[in-house]
Amino acid sequence: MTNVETRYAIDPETARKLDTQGLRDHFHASGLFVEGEINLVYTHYDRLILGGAVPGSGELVLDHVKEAGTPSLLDRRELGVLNIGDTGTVTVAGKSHEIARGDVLYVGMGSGPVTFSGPGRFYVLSAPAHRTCPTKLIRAQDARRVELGSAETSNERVILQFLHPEVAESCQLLMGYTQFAQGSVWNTMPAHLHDRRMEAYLYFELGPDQRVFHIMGKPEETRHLVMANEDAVISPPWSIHCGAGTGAYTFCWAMAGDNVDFTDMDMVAMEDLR
Ligand SMILES: O=C(O)C(=O)C[C@H](O)C(=O)CO
Ligand SMILES: [Zn+2]
Repeated sequence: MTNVETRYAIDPETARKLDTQGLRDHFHASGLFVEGEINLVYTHYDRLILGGAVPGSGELVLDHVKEAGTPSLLDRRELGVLNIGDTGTVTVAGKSHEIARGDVLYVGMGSGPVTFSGPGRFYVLSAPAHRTCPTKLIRAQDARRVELGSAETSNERVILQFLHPEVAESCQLLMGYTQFAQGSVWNTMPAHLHDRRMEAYLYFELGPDQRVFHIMGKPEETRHLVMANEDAVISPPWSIHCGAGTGAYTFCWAMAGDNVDFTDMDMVAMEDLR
C-alpha cells in the first residue's frame, strides 16, 4: 500500500501568521514508518518526495505514484534510500542490494520499480532528474566525513555525506546524516540559509520520551516545531533549519534545488536571530 500526502509551497509572509498546528500541517510529517506501508509526502518545494517504507514480513513495491504523473515513479526521478532499521534488501532492475543500518542506496532515473523486503526501515527521498546516474550502494564507512562544532558549544558532530559529488553522482539530490558526540545536542548551529535549495530533515535514534526542538523561519522571525523519533520536517528555501534535542539523536538531511554544492550556505549571524 502506498499513501501519498501533498504539501504545497508557501511563502514566508504566510508562514509567519500560522499557529502551532498550522506550522505542523505545512512542515511537519509523522507516521511515515508503518509496517506494511509506503508513506510518502510530496512537497512542492523543489518537488522533493520523502517518506518511509517498512516491509516487515512482506514485500513493498514503489512504482506508480499518481502525483509524479509518470507510469513509474523513477521514469523522471532519482531516489535515495537510507536504512534506519535492521539489515534489509532493496531490489532494483533485477539486482538485490543488502542494506545495513546507516547505509544509503542511490537509484538512478529510469530504474523502474523498487522492491523493499526484510527487517529494514527505509527512509526514501526522490527528486526530479534530467539524466541517469549509476545506481550505487554507499556503505557508512565510505561516506565523506566532515567534523564540526565543539563540546563547549554543545554542537560537536560529524556530517556523513553520501549523495555528494565526491562520493556518488546525482542530478539534484544531496543526502547524508549527522551524528553527535556524547552530550552535544545542537544541530546546524550557527544557522544558515540557502535560498537556492530546500532541505528536509528526518530525526531518528531519539528516545521515546525525548524530543528535538526544531527551529525554522526567517532568521528575524523564528518558530519551533517539536519533533519525536522518526518525524520529518520540510525546510523551505527561505528558512533556517537547526535544532536542539532533550536527548541523543541522529538526523538525515537531504536537499534538492539549483545546485549540488553542499557548502553553498549563507551563514546567519547570532545577533540577527529573533
Ligand atoms: O549538522 C549540521 O550542521 C548539518 O547536518 C547541516 C545540514 O547538513 C545542512 O543544513 C546542509 O545544508
Ligand atoms: Zn542547510
